[in-house]
Amino acid sequence: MSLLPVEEAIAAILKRVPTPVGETVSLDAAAGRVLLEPVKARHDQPPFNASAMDGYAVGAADIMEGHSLKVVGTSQAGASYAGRLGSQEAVRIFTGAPVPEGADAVIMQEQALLDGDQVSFSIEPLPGRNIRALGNDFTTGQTLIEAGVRLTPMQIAVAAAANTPTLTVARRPRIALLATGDELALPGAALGPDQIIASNSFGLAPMLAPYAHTMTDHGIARDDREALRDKLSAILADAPDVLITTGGASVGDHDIVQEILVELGVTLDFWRINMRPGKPLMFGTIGKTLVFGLPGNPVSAMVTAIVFIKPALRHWLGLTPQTPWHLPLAAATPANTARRHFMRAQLQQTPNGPVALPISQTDSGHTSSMALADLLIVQPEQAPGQAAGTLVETIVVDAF
Ligand SMILES: Nc1nc2c(c(=O)[nH]1)N[C@H]1C(S)=C(S)[C@@H](COP(=O)(O)OP(=O)(O)OC[C@H]3O[C@@H](n4cnc5c(N)ncnc54)[C@H](O)[C@@H]3O)O[C@H]1N2
Ligand code: MOO
Repeated sequence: MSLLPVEEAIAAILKRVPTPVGETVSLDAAAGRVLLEPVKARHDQPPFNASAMDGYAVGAADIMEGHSLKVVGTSQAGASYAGRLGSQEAVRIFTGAPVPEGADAVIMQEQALLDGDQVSFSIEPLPGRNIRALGNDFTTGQTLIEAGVRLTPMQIAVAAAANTPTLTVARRPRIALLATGDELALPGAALGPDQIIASNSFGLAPMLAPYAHTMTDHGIARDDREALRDKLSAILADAPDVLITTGGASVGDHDIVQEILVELGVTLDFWRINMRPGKPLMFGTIGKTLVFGLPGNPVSAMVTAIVFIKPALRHWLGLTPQTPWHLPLAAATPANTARRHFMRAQLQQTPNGPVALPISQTDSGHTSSMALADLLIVQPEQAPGQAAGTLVETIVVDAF
């Protein structure tokens, strides 16, 4: 089987991703969710002309040097002055309170001198001074947050200000994870002579959980046909939206994951991508379940999850693809091979802005270098080496 180009693999996966389905959540459950229906204002904000300062509401035309105005009442937030301001009158007013009819400016109390019920001012205000006009923030029906964004705390606060108690967000997929391999032992185990600690699921679960309704780690399956079939068939019986396996994806005698998945009814869309690390990635579907078979090598598993699963999950939620960052290289890169290289790199801040420092380690089993990687430099197939300072395309590892 020839190696599939990365773009073709992504396109094949995206074709299998269902269209986003909405669900209603309350504001306190909306942070980090992807908005499916725009938030529109239900009222004008502010709903009345409001004072921006503590002071006196006046008619700007009434203010003349040496003259004073009579304070005829008070307007405070939640308890407005009911009457209309007459000529030569002022109303004591507080921040957020409705500006009484007849007033067109507010003078800060620091610029006022009160003497009994008379107040005089050290400035002559222009009309509109210190007044937040009705609807100046937003007006009824105005779109405040477009659909297709991942909601930030500030956006949720705006939705609340617009009197929207619930939001329509994208339903998230249920994701199941399974590690495979006879050699694997869980962290904390006393390692036998042929054993390796199973680390993949411990990175994949938190990487993908922010996209998931549930993220269920089904532990480790042995490289034994019957045991693996039982485990996979039990997981599939629950029809998760996404199943992710790691290990057993290559061509060795014990790499039986693909064979068992096909036996269980998975239709394979592709296997093996023209990339490094991550070549043996497989992808297929069974019913509504998307099945990703990631390579066992720890760097390959992480990189394929970043390059293929995260875009699939973004698409699932109705988000556009993540925008790559173009950053200058902090050091030269060597020439690439025929496979697209996702090169580990560190993000460094310099006085001239951020740069990408390539990590020279390319072994896909090398976990400690993975821990240093903030970025993956996308090095095209057959690309020549690049000099320091060259702008290169990068994927931010920890971005949503
Ligand atoms: N003859 C060939 N051999 C290999 C090829 C090939 O094309 N021809 N491809 C290589 C590439 S590229 C990769 S990547 C690996 C992937 O192999 P598998 O997906 O079958 O992975 P395993 O053999 O099960 O494991 C590889 C490696 O990773 C360790 N591992 C597995 N699972 C975990 C886990 N959950 N946590 C941590 N480490 C794990 C495992 O112990 C092995 O060391 O195949 C190459 N071989
Ligand atoms: O493609 Mo494998 O992921 O090089 O090690």
